[in-house]
Amino acid sequence: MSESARSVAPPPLPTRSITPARAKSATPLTSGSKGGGVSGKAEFADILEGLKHIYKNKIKPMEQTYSFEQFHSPYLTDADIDAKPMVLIIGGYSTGKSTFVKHLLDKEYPGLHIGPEPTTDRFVAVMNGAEERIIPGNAAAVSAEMPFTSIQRFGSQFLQKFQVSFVNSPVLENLIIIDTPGILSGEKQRIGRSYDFTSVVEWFAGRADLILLLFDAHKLDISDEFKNAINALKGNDEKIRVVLNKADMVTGQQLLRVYGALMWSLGKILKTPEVSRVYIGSFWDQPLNHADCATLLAAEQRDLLADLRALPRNAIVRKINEIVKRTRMAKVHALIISHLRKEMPGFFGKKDKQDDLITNLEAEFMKLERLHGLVPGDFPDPDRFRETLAMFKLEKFAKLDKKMIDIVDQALSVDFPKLMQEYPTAQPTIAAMERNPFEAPGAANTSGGGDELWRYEQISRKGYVDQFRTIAGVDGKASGAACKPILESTGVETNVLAKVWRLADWTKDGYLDLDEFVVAMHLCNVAKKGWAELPDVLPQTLIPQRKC
Ligand SMILES: Nc1ncnc2c1ncn2[C@@H]1O[C@H](COP(=O)(O)OP(=O)(O)OP(=O)(O)O)[C@@H](O)[C@H]1O
Repeated sequence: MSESARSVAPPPLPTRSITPARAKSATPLTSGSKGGGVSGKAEFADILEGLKHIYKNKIKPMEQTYSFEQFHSPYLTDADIDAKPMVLIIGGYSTGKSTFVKHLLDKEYPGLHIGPEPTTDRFVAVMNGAEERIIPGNAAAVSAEMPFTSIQRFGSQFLQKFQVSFVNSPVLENLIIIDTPGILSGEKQRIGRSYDFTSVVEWFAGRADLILLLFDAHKLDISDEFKNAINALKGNDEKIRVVLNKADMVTGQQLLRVYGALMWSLGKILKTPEVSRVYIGSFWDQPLNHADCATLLAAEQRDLLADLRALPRNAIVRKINEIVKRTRMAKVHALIISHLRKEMPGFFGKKDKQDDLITNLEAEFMKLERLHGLVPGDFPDPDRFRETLAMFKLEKFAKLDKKMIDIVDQALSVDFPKLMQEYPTAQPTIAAMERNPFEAPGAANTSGGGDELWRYEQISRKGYVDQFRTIAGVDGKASGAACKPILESTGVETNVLAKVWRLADWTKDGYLDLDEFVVAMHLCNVAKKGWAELPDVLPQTLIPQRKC
């Protein structure tokens, strides 16, 4: 282990020795999935219908006009939007992925292989079904009932290595679990796979609600191939959780070192300022090998299961966020495409101009950014975009359809925020609204800090708390990257959002804790509804008393 690995703060480990025997946990997820408030589909049916309607009528026409599919990702189907939350499990071979799935379900899924050598050679979508059966990849990919139609783009070689396994399990009532082939080291990974493994991982990661990266504490090995796979998760950082599995195969002292080494390596690969949550455990139904960390492992297992249990409840917010994110990208895409078309000459020198535009793509992006006030994060990677662009004749692209863009803007600023407000747990933010539906709360005095608009206790926090849970890290804080999609989905303009962030991050640490997040959402609501001008300085009364 390297020196720097040792400097990483370890997790607290109990020093007392605890009884090694561990009862086989009975269906770990179901106890909570019934009573723990996991919401069923019916509750959200209207929101999903609304989402489909907006996408089909307002967003998809723009995507089709500007060939979004060829540059980014396939059009969404109803099944994509309806899909249950997905948990993607990735890791080196024999890190215990399939055993982990078996442990969650408390039973085997059809086609499950567990063994010390590389066993699972395919991507398996484990779904709920009355009868246990396997649907091969080719059949699954043409079924409009399942969210896998766009997976056909990876070709028949891949489809032969994909299957859907149906198993009757209450855990799967609100989840789809994706078990994956273990990542091999060196040539075996590159030559052994007849399809583009990294792109497939990227596809699943984009659709997943949670990505579990499994490591073996007993045999920590992060190969270059594994690093490549982790790189394919870029843009999905907030979904990643790390599982340090088989933690009982080493002593508490060794575990400390392994944990340090893992954090050190991950810090170099993930390159995000915030550390992903790491769950340390032994996810199978055997007694612990070394029991000196039994309390820690039990607590970690509880936390991970709670995280999984919360998924269906939070999935709807995530779904809206994902589609808002996609819509913003599709709009930027439309502006790029129509701009390139406009730059092309009418008659002569088409080829030279096309080459010139493609070579200087970054400069064209900058022009558009300034012209339309766009956010750099919504632009595609220029190198990948260039590659695809070379397959087209720019003069054949569609012209800018202003009306179409206006419709999309309306979806972003009105329709999506409205859907967010229909989220069942969201409450009207200010109780006073109920008094006079025509008067903005605190309308008589919006800046003095003495009225209810600027009082923390007047904010109805419930809906915001649920949203915060979907993005908060283990330290109870959410990064700017994690908050961005939710704040954007309020429909508040970017320059106002910048002000919201400045006001709400009153600790100035670049993160929002729950109270700061509640205030940020409240300020967005105030701005959106036009109840008042946002103040330049946060009124002291918007900071909860206990923190003053
Ligand atoms: N928590 C655990 N502690 C100790 N050994 C375990 C644990 N979980 C699984 N194993 C063992 O590790 C080996 C690999 O397990 P499994 O096949 O589930 O891993 P995998 O990651 O799915 O492998 P592959 O990548 O080959 O599909 C098996 O021998 C299994 O019994």
